This record gives sequence, structure tokens and C-alpha cells, in this order.
Amino acid sequence: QYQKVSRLPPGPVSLPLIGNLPQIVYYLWTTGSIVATFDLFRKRYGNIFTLWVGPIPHVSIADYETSHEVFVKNASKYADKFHAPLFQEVKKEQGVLATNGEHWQEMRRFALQTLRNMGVGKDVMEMKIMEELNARCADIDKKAVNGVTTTHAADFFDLTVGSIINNILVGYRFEEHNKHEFLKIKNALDTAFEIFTPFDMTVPTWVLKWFFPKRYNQMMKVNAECKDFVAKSATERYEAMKSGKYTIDKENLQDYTDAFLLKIQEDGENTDYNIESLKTMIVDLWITGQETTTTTLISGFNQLLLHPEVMDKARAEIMKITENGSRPLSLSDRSSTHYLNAVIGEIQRHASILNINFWRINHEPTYMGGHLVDSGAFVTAQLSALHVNETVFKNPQEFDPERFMEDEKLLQKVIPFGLGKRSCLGESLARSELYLIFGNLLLRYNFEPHGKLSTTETLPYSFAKRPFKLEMQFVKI
Ligand code: HEM
Repeated sequence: QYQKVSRLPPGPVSLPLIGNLPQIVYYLWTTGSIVATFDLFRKRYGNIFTLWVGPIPHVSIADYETSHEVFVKNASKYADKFHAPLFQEVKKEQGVLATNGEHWQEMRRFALQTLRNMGVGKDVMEMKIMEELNARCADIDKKAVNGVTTTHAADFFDLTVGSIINNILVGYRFEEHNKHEFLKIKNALDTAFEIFTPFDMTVPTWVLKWFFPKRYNQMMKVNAECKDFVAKSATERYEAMKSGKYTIDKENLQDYTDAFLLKIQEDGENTDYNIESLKTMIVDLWITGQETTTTTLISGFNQLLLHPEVMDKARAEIMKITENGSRPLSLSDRSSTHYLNAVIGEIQRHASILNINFWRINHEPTYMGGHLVDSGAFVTAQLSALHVNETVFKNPQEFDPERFMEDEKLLQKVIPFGLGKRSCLGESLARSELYLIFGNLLLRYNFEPHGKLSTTETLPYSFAKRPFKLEMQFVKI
């Protein structure tokens, strides 16, 4: 153990077999959260530190420069992720979330290309986001009493973001007649996320099956229900294509499913492109594309309600650019809205929605930030710790967009989507959603809290943060 430790960045003294588990548990308990625990270790051992989780060393990087050096400059070395055994069992080596190697590479390349094709040229992406937002706002306006509508932020954003991704993947949005089934699945998924902890990500599936069967069965059930629901229309289209009742129009692809089916139609089914991998991909993109964006939006509105002066300043900027709201805010305005960009950057830094980032496998001994890192170690840019590093972001606990107005380059050091080969596949979609939704909502409504606002973190011990329970009033401008 001593010899191994000398080939790794510093960290607390580790014991054979159990590693640093006693210290980790102790500090989680005393600090009250995963992020505060990482922050404490960073202050003690530096921007790159090692924690042994059982017999495996986990190296966390908590500064931008070293993360960039490792995951961008040496990107190809860190393409392999460690996958939770439970994910592997569920995904059966298909899709993009829990795979490595050639299949992952092909699925990622194809998804990025398809999303890019939707956003380039015809601006389909912006159109789909705006169509959805306009429809949701029309619902809000219909329910207004004296220009005011009170609603749960989660309901509004779940439906908005859920419809956008569903439309992109399988070509339809959620309306009055089909929203109930969506919300049912979404609630089941939320519950699964709430019980899903770093423990479930690490242990072999047999431990869950034998010792926590209720937990294991619940997660498997949610996954199956979600897959059936999300991929239903894609499966129907596939069957219709097989029986000759549906032909894909190459010049006019409706959505991701059309693009995938076209590939099957042209090249035939193979190990990468087949109906099972299509279903898995749709679920992967559907799940990753929702919770993340919704949590950021809710967390952002919570901060805007706590800081009405920020909301007013952002609105004044948008009003000026859109000539007093005479047109909607568009993605082409991004280079002119310095304050709104700073607000969204601060929302993402402050929300930092993943408490723990995904681990990559270090295949060979390498130097990182001047420290030797042995092969076999797990490595990650620990985004949550990086975003509260006070040597980069002064008073990190404060919500303060002005920090980016004083130093615009500081925005580059906010990396909510990660870095390198495994960085977020939906980054461009998510950035477009956040910009258009925050910007255009501020243009149309003033927002006021309904009930008490939350200032404390939810689920501080989970893998990812969860949205606050936030009720707010949309006041028509
Ligand atoms: C605000 C919204 C979002 C945030 C903060 C976010 C954040 C992240 C982060 C931190 C990662 C892991 C990066 C790493 O391992 O270093 C990730 C991966 C991923 N994200 Fe996102 N994400 C968001 C929205 C989306 C959307 C809209 C989609 C879908 C279209 C998406 C799809 C994915 C996928 C598929 C991966 C796994 C990529 C791979 O392993 O190759 N995300 N995301």
C-alpha cells in the first residue's frame, strides 16, 4: 500500500482494503455534503488529491489548468470511463452512457453529427426550442388571473425541457392529452435518482440483488418502464419501415430516430445500428437531456428570485437588445448580451449539478499537474470542487454574476459540461436551451416567489443534485 501511495498524488493516509472509507464517511458527516468534503481535501492536499475508495485510488482534479492539461491536451488517453456495474447490466454494452471503445465512439459521433445537422443551416434546434417555449407560455397566460399565474417550477420546466428533447428524438411534444403518462414516468425517474447514491454506482450488482433487492428491483423497473415509454414510437416507426409502410425521406429527416433508421435502411442492421441500440440511445439521450437542464433552470430561477436586482439588470439588457421586447431574443444575440451570459455562467457554476463527476480509467503511469498517477487509478475533473475553489472564484458560496463582468475570461473556467472526449454530448443543445429559456422568459414575465425560497442544497450525499421545490409567480410584463 505504501509503495502504491508513493505513485499517486497526496491524500489522507489509507488503510489496506478499506482505503479512506473511514475518513470519507467521517468528513461527509461533519461537513454535511460531498462538495464540502472534496473542498476540505483540496484545501489540505492541493488541487489534485487521491482518495482510496476501498482498494481503488480515485484521483480528483480541482483546478481548471490541470483538468485542461489532462483531459484536453491528452484527450485520447482518457476516453474510457468507469461504468457503474448496475449501468452496465442495464445497458448491455449498447448506447453512449455506459460503453467504451468502438461502439461508444460510433454512437457518440453519430449523435453529435445528427444534433449538429439539426442546428446548422435550418436552425431547427432554435425553432424547436422556441416553439415549445411559446406553447408553454400560452398555457401559462391562459391560466393567468389578473396577469399572474402561480405554478410549480418543476412542472413548467419538466414539460418544457422534456418536450424539447422528446421532439428532437422521436418527433412529438407533450400536450394536455399525453402529458400525464410523461409526468408519471418522470416522477418514477425522479424517485430513482433520489435513491441512487455513489454506493449504488460502485458496488457489484450482486450486492444490490442480494442485500438490497427492493432497491435493485425498483431501479430495474423504472428503467424498463422508461425504455418502453420513450422508445415506443421509434419501435413503431421501425416496424413500419420493415413492412414497407414507412419510407424515410432523406432530404427531410424529422428527428434523431429518422436519422438512425435511415442508417439502418441504407447499410442494413449491424452491431452498432440496430433496433436495440436505437432504443438504448434514445433512453440515454432522453434521460441525460432532461434532469440536468431542468435542475439548472430551477436552481437558476431560485437564485434570480433571491436576487431580484440581478433579474432586473438582465431584463434591462435584453429589453434594449430586442428593442423593448418587440422581437424574441435569439441565439444570434449571444455576443451582445454580456450580462445575461454572466448570469447563466454564474447559475451553472453555483448550481454545479453533479456532486461527483464520472471517473475515467488511467491506463498508464502519467504525470498530472506535476504528480505521478499510477495506471489503474480512476481520474476525473471534479467539477463541483473546481467550481467552489476560492483561489479561482472569490467568495464561491455567493451568487454573484458581477465576477464575470469584472473578468470575462473567468467564464472559461466554469466547466459544467466537463472537458475532453467524454464531455457532455448535449452541451450545444443545453446552452441553447438555457439561453433561450432564461432570456425569453425574463423578457415576457416578472417573477416572484410564492412561499418560502430555499437556500440549502438538496440531496448533498447523492451523485447529482436535485431541483429545489420552487413555486413561483409568472407576472405578465
Ligand atoms: C445544463 C445541462 C447539462 C449539464 C450541466 C450536463 C453535464 C454533463 C456532464 C458534467 C457530463 C459528464 C462529463 C464528464 O464525464 O466529464 C455529461 C455527459 C453527458 N451528457 Fe450532459 N449535461 C447537460 C445536458 C445534456 C443534454 C441536453 C444532453 C442530451 C442531448 C446530454 C447528454 C449527455 C451524454 C450522452 C453524456 C455522456 C457522454 C459520453 O459519455 O460520451 N447532456 N453531461
